[in-house]
Amino acid sequence: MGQAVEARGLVKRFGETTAVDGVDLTVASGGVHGLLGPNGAGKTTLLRILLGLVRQDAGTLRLFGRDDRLANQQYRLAGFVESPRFYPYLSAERNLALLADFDGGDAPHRIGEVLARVGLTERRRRKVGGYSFGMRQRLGIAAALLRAPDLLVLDEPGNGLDPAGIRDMRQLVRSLAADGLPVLLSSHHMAEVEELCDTVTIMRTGRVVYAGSLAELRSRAPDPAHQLATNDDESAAALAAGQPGVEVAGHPDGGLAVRARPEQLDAYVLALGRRGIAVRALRLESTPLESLFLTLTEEQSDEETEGAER
Ligand SMILES: Nc1ncnc2c1ncn2[C@@H]1O[C@H](COP(=O)(O)OP(=O)(O)OP(=O)(O)O)[C@@H](O)[C@H]1O
Repeated sequence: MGQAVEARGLVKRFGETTAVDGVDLTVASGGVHGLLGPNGAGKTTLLRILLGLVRQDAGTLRLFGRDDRLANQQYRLAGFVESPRFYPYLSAERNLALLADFDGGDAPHRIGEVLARVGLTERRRRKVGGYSFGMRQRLGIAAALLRAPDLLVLDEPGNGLDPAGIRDMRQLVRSLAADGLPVLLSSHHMAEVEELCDTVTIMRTGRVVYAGSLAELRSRAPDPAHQLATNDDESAAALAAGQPGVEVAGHPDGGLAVRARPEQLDAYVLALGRRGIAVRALRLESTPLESLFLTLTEEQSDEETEGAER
């Protein structure tokens, strides 16, 4: 299968800030690709470049194997950055009709279909001003689908949604991808990317620190981190020294920070009990992938960053 996106050496500067600093991005034309990074990593700017909303200062961009400008003219990519905007005093149907008239082609005939696709058929005649944030996000996806894109681009689609909204959004993304529409989405939650994506590009301060499959990322991940409180942390720390696969240090918030895989953690907890050391609290702080994400994206020297790059 060809690539949906092949970006090489993309650079975008805003005055003194280099928001995107030599980014390579490859997105396959199938599945869900996550663009992950903390706030300010440059994700939105990169998506804006892809959608043709801003022009890069340097670098090349090929969409579906073709020059970017030509591909954009054909609307092969559609989506939204930040929140989608609609006329609040018009219904969802009317908002989409305006967009469809603008886009032309067969878009006007597809309004009912795309509203059904995002689960808004019953509310299609209601004013968008009364919509919940989640419904507006879904209408944004409907607007993108009107263009029958070959790649759907979503900027932090889970942001600002309540748990039910997040669940609906994830289901929608999964079902669109299952129906053959590849999706590129940005997120700053490893858990979201882990649940939805097949491949991922991780960014930090405008640069790529990892690009590849989630499976490979998982194989590089450290053991999960926990916070442990006992009735005798000093003895608990001393006991850890003899436990295979258990790493213990002082936790900045009190108690102990413990890194271990589940089986090794079990053995350690049982050993604590045998020694008469009571466990008062044991809390999973970050999954292996979350730990790796933090390691990759936290402040570190350039030399270390180079080491993490592929
Ligand atoms: N139009 C702009 N003018 C000036 N600076 C900008 C502009 N757009 C982005 N930046 C800066 O570029 C950097 C990257 O921002 P960007 O919004 O792309 O990051 P992000 O990863 O999407 O973060 P967030 O999750 O906070 O949206 C930030 O330092 C931001 O302040």
